[in-house]
Amino acid sequence: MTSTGAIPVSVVKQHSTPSDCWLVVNGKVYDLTTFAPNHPGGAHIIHKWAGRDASKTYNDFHAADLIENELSLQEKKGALDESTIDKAWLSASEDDAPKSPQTVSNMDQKPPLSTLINLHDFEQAFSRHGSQKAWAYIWAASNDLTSLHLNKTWWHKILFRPRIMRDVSHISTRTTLLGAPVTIPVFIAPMGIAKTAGPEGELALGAGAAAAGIIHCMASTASFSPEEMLASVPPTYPYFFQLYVDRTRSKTEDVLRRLEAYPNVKGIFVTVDLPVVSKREADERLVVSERIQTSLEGETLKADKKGSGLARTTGNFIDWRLDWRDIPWLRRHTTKPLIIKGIQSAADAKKALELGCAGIVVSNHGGRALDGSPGTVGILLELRRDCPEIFSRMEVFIDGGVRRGSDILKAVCLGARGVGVGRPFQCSVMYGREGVEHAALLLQDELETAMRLCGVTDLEKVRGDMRYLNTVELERYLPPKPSWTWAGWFGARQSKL
Ligand SMILES: Cc1cc2nc3c(=O)[nH]c(=O)nc-3n(C[C@H](O)[C@H](O)[C@H](O)COP(=O)(O)O)c2cc1C
Repeated sequence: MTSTGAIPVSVVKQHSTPSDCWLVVNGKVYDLTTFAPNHPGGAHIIHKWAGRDASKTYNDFHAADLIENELSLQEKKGALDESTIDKAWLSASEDDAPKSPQTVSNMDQKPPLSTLINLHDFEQAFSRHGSQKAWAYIWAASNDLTSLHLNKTWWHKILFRPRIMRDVSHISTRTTLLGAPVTIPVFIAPMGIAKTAGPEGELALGAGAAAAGIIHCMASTASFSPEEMLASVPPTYPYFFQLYVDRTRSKTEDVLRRLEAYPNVKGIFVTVDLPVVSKREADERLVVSERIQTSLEGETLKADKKGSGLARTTGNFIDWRLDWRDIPWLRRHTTKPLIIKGIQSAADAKKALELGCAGIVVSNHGGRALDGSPGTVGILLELRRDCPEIFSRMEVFIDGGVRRGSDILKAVCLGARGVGVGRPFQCSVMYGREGVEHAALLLQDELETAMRLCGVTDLEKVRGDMRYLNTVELERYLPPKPSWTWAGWFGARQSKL
């Protein structure tokens, strides 16, 4: 340490192993030994930079002050003594690994935004022009992709029953989500590290949502801090916040406390469908091959015997002990409405209502949680059948496979307050905030067209009006009514024995 208190590069270099891992980011020295195993992007990427300057790689994924907010005082070692920087340090800070083909994108050759005419086009453009690695992260779903597929195809199993000869010259798609006015009942579903999709990351999602009149739900694992994301919209513009409860509960309490200062944060969406990160094989295969390229000399690769398990380490910080008894604890730390994200049965929807939650999101994490869970619109239909009372007593949202304005109309006729849309918006970040706004406006145009063709003039007036729908085909996939279930049958039989 020099007389100024700054740390010379020679000292940083001494801490260059996974068990003693310092690195430099934007002129500051950090001890990441304890944090590395909990790093959502995997420990290997931090270990690769041990004893070196990691600013370039860090800034590709994260906002400048995220690391400052995340680490404790003891882990923040101080400023780097820049007078000690020499040629050897600078060349050690270059990314010496050969540029992996997985991380190369050709975003500058993407098709013009005006040629994208639906949400599928955004995903297709990203698959061709984003990096292989970012695309694998975005589209990946669990195991055999069953639920990913069901999310999409079950929307097609619901048909409309259009009414004709109605004056549809004036229509309204306006409504409110958790009291916040929106032009269409859509929010951008929370998605982690949006900087992987484009340099503006979540700031594009926030600003684009505000330009189009919809709401962005920021993720716990975002590239930016909540404060930076909130600055991307006008000060009173509504925002939602998605929460993963951290194993270190004080971290969760701290973020909830910080959000109290923002009246425009209209709800806390507590994600409950992912106590452990599932197997997302497209993602895992790339992580494995990248880890092989980036591993430190002498570090033994420890792929587990379950397939590889590396991507699953990304959710290490999520508290898998979370249960319904924690709702009062959350309540004590926030005054904002609580919305439970990841509801997949009528029984759990009722439980959320009983515990005073303001809303639920019917969601299976876009097919990224339990593979084999039903398509979400089927779950919404189950809720209509088995607990219709919840729709008037809390706000029911749905996400998973929503790609068309007509899907939004179906969701509202089933009783949903609004829908979340994920992957296409993450892909739209490749076009910055204009891309995000463009995607939202495409949905608005499709919704208006579907309403006119269906004879609906005011979305508010058809919420829960199933006369506009034919759900017969989807009903085949619903679980038996609670009055008769195998579980009940076994229960009754056992009590006789
Ligand atoms: C790239 C990506 C990252 C995600 N990250 C999160 C997250 O951090 N927290 C969360 O609650 N859900 C997360 N999700 C799930 C979404 O919020 C949402 O449930 C899902 O994407 C909806 O399905 P869709 O992509 O078919 O629209 C993520 C989804 C994707 C595609």
